[in-house]
Amino acid sequence: MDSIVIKGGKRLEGTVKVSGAKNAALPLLASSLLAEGASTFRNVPELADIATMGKLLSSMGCGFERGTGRKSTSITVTVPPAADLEPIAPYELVKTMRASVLVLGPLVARYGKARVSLPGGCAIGARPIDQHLMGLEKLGATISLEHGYVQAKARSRRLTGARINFDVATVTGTENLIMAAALAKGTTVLENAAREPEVEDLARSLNAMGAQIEGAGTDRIEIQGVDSLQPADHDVIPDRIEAGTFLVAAAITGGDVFVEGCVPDHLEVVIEKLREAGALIEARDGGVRVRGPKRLKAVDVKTQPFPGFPTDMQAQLMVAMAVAEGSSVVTENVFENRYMHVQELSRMGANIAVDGKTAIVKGSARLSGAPVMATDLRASASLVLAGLCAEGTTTVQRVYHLDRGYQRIEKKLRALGAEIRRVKA
Ligand SMILES: CC(=O)N[C@H]1[C@@H](OP(=O)(O)OP(=O)(O)OC[C@H]2O[C@@H](n3ccc(=O)[nH]c3=O)[C@H](O)[C@@H]2O)O[C@H](CO)[C@@H](O)[C@@H]1O
Ligand SMILES: C=C(OP(=O)(O)O)C(=O)O
Repeated sequence: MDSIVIKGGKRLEGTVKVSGAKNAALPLLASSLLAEGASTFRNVPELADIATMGKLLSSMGCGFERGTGRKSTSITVTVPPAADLEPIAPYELVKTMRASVLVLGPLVARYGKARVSLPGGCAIGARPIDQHLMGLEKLGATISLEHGYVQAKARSRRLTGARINFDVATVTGTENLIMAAALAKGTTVLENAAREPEVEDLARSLNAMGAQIEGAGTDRIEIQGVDSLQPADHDVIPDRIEAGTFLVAAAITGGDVFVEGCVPDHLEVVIEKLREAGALIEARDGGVRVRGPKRLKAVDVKTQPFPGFPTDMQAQLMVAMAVAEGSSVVTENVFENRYMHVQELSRMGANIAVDGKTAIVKGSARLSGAPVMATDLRASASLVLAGLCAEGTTTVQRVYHLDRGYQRIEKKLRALGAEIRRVKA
């Protein structure tokens, strides 16, 4: 297994370009199942999760091709006629990527049935999909759970619009139901819907395919079902979590970095928190410039669904707090077990005490490099960040977690002046 080796203490400087958003690209690729023919998406990041979605769509009978040219960011998904598609998402693929569940909505809507492995829990929490299933049942699907699989079947030829009130605002749940409702008969209203920019991006692409979706980006989304959709042709939004990770990298190294492609509106609370901590942040044409102070100040953070502070940035912000002046309280409200980075950060000298959903972080003047490993994506990113500002050498193992969500992070950080390299296994 590859590892990343970092010699800490370098100030980051220069421009880094944000890749397309993993969490926008995954539902978009799944949405191609809603229309026969070739859908094209540009600005798709090169990530392990995208490759997994490719394997999943291919296993169902779709074509999945990256554009030619070394730097091509486009992917074309070619969806065969309904009779030639196998609406099954096998355990072997779903277990490597929970977002595979995003094929459920489109499959039931267009093919009338689906067999999708239950994703199960993962390192950060139980992550049930009860809200996805509740919504599909309301739209007229019969759901049964057999041998670890969700078996979904539309009761009539088409799903039927309904009013769906989510108990929790779920991102992939909202996306699954928007896609299912896009081809249902009549009107669907989603209440307490997720407001994340990735949901909006999906709705934008679906509307260009001929769907009638209003209100994406708010907690009430109204979908007027249509008979059929055209294939998609869409540019994926920039990855706000990758962008946020670079903002923190610059802030903790006293750096001066222009994060090209960072959309300030997608990161408002993260930018606010980093400013409160003493970083200078300016929105500029086409991105955001961040300058780190000599030492950051402690700030408290509570994760919330968008537009609140994203849970996917909690581990990275915690590193900033671990080296800040003063004590901060970090509260994780979205997932019940998202502090796996804490033990590893402690091995690097961080002073963090976790009690339930709260972590008290007492800032240390320095961290010290160590061999570390993490069991999830953002925890791994936080260890890379810690390595950037630690004294000595940090080796981050199990890099496959990072490769799920960061396109060549070591290359991008090296271009900013970090001493970082990948060691191939
Ligand atoms: C591929 C993708 O986009 N992943 C993101 C998506 O995950 P994902 O869509 O899986 O996360 P959700 O928004 O669904 O989860 C939010 C909360 O709702 C709970 N829940 C969710 C669904 C359900 O049916 N029942 C239920 O109880 C979850 O356990 C969690 O506590 O949003 C998360 C929250 O911003 C991010 O961390 C992930 O990076
Ligand atoms: C938790 C994440 O992803 P996923 O939902 O794919 O596990 C993430 O992107 O931080």
